[in-house]
Amino acid sequence: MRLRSDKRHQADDVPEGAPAATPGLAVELRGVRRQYGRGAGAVHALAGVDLALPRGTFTAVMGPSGSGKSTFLQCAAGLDRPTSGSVYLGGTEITGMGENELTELRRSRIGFVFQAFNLLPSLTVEQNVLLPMRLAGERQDRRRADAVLAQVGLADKARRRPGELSGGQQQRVAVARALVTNPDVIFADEPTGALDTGTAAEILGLLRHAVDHPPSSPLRTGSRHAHGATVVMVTHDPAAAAWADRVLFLSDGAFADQLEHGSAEQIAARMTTLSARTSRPGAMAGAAA
Ligand SMILES: Nc1ncnc2c1ncn2[C@@H]1O[C@H](COP(=O)(O)OP(=O)(O)OP(=O)(O)O)[C@@H](O)[C@H]1O
Repeated sequence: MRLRSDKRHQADDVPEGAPAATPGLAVELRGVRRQYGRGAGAVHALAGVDLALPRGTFTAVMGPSGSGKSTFLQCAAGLDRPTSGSVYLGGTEITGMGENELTELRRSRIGFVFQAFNLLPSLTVEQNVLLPMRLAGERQDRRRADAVLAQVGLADKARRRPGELSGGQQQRVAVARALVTNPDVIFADEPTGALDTGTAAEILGLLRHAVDHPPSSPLRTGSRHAHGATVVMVTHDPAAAAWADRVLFLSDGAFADQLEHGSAEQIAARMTTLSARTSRPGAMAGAAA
């Protein structure tokens, strides 16, 4: 738990003159740019993104192919470094952190759910769920692991290996693993991309439930646990995005539009409009800059 006691980046203890994180936000991006290459061939994958996501919210990010969704997720989750701008997670500025500190932060304060489940096949379901605690050097709390497994409906599968489970069940394990540390934010990258419609709805229902319901017996104190989970999900699927509170639409590396509590049909219509007016080459830089 070294990270939590390290106040260097905390909002309430920033050096004088340094910009502080906005209280109450799980994720904040300020002027985030990510450029690949230089000169005439440069690409502005993120062209100056500002974002403020309150704790306990479910946000979907959509956009045409090449609009910057993966780059956004990677920069917001500390997996990639912006060319410029600032990223704050749970009140902690992560831009400028060293690799070790970032790795520690990802393990203890971010949950990930990927399209391909990314479970370790040689570990049991329970051991997979305990993995973030193990990697973070924390006590492996089996009661907590069993509680989140029960939350995702897999109380009876704790001793199984991932290969013995269906795809939907494996993704439930991944959701349990993302929830187990009560992270500041869960980043989900096409979490239902490999699932059929019914199974996808079950997984999205679990994420929705985690957002709407604070942990009943939080093992850690602190205001961030008075809320349900915060989920940021990249998806191509309007039906998946419709589970979110808000859909943000990326176009040419910038947020171009948003929709609150939209239906799948409304979201699909917005995407069609966006795709029609998007021209990724417009993000080629040399041009603009
Ligand atoms: N490593 C890289 N080097 C150069 N250009 C890159 C790199 N990664 C991404 N890009 C470019 O940055 C832009 C945004 O890419 P990104 O992968 O973030 O888009 P995306 O919205 O996730 O696309 P998709 O939906 O097809 O996965 C694209 O023009 C892409 O070609």
